[in-house]
Amino acid sequence: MNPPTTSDSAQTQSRKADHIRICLEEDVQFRDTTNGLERYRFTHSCLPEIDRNDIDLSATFLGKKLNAPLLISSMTGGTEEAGIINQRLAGLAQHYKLAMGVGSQRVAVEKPQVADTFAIRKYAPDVLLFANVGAVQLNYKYGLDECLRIIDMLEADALILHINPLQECIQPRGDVNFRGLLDKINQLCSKLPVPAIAKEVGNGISGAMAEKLIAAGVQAIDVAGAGGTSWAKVEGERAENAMQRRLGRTFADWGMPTAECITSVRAIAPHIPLIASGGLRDGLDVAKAIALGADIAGLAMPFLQAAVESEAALQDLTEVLIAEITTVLFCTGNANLDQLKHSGSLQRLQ
Ligand SMILES: NC(=O)C1=CN([C@@H]2O[C@H](COP(=O)(O)OP(=O)(O)OC[C@H]3O[C@@H](n4cnc5c(N)ncnc54)[C@H](OP(=O)(O)O)[C@@H]3O)[C@@H](O)[C@H]2O)C=CC1
Ligand SMILES: Cc1cc2nc3c(=O)[nH]c(=O)nc-3n(C[C@H](O)[C@H](O)[C@H](O)COP(=O)(O)O)c2cc1C
Ligand SMILES: C=C(C)CCOP(=O)(O)OP(=O)(O)O
Ligand SMILES: [Mg+2]
Repeated sequence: MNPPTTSDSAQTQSRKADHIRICLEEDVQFRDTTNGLERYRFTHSCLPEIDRNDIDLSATFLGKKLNAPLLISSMTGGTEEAGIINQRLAGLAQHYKLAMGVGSQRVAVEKPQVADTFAIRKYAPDVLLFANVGAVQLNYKYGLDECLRIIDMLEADALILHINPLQECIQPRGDVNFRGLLDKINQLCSKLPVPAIAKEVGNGISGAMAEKLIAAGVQAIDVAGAGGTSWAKVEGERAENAMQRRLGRTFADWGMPTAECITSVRAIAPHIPLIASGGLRDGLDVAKAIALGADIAGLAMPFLQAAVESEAALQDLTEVLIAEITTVLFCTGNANLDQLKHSGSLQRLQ
């Protein structure tokens, strides 16, 4: 493949800086579309018959054990600030044995000097780590070689293929040729040395789409549904003309709520490793997502906000999430996540 031009790689790199800045400074959360979990409530157990101190939050995902069912969702890399954020997040993931993803590594393929901002394995030797690239890049000259480089960069346990058609529609000079991607994903998956995970970016994966992706060889799904960070709004904030700004506004609330994605993917694939994400903001959201059928739950924005504050803020956030999930298990009388999933404790409200 021809090396990208300097201006291509400079644009990609400055987009990475924009994404962090806009997420931290602007209101880019969905407004009217929620994650859908508010439509569910746990049945309270006034006699749990367990000791809260015996509750076990561990989960196994793609063969690796986590101490809590939490994923630090794919976010960043490619700038100096992003490298510091990744290092902090990786240290947190190692300390608590959480899973972690890095942001899209396209920037490091275009500009190899920034590869070390993604090289977090040294900070997180025991962690389930996910590499990341846009599936659409398979239509823009990327193939197995680039994916292998991306995986090697962090000695990743799996490769996330992010799928973001709406975001690319609004992004200035976005990559919008999504033709024939399923076939290319299929060919790639048959040659990859690690599992591929299909992930949206906040607009959701339906059961019908998950079925196609699984048939194409992806070994896990991250629904990344609507209700949290709106990438239409983020790109709207980066608009270079009235059309892009208008699209950002019109589609600010577009997508399938995370709760609907989880139930519809679980209905067609009872055993696929399943990540819930998109608008999960506390441990109660996480516990509901797991009771609905997810194996682990990912949060992006809350970890970003804490990461730019301090390592202590990251630890505080994680301690709170763990305490909230533990409290749900205790007050529903479940000693571990497997019991929670099969307890029938979660009720859909009318
Ligand atoms: N759909 C969206 O996401 C929009 C977001 N914005 C953002 O709001 C900020 C201020 O906007 P400005 O144009 O100065 O004037 P206003 O804040 O007065 O908003 C103008 C229009 O946008 C709607 N709006 C404002 N905030 C949001 C939001 N968070 N989500 C969805 N719709 C919203 C308002 O609807 P209501 O009166 O019902 O609150 C109103 O109709 C900017 O950052 C802008 O990008 C602006 C317009 C639309
Ligand atoms: C600053 C930032 C950068 C992101 N970059 C990526 C990315 O490169 N690749 C990706 O798959 N998702 C990326 N995401 C999307 C998140 O992984 C997640 O799917 C989305 O933000 C919804 O989750 P949330 O509501 O918890 O933020 C990014 C999110 C943030 C906040
Ligand atoms: C930020 C999110 C949610 C996904 C990736 O966005 P980009 O479109 O900027 O990623 P690359 O093209 O650099 O892979
Ligand atoms: Mg892209």
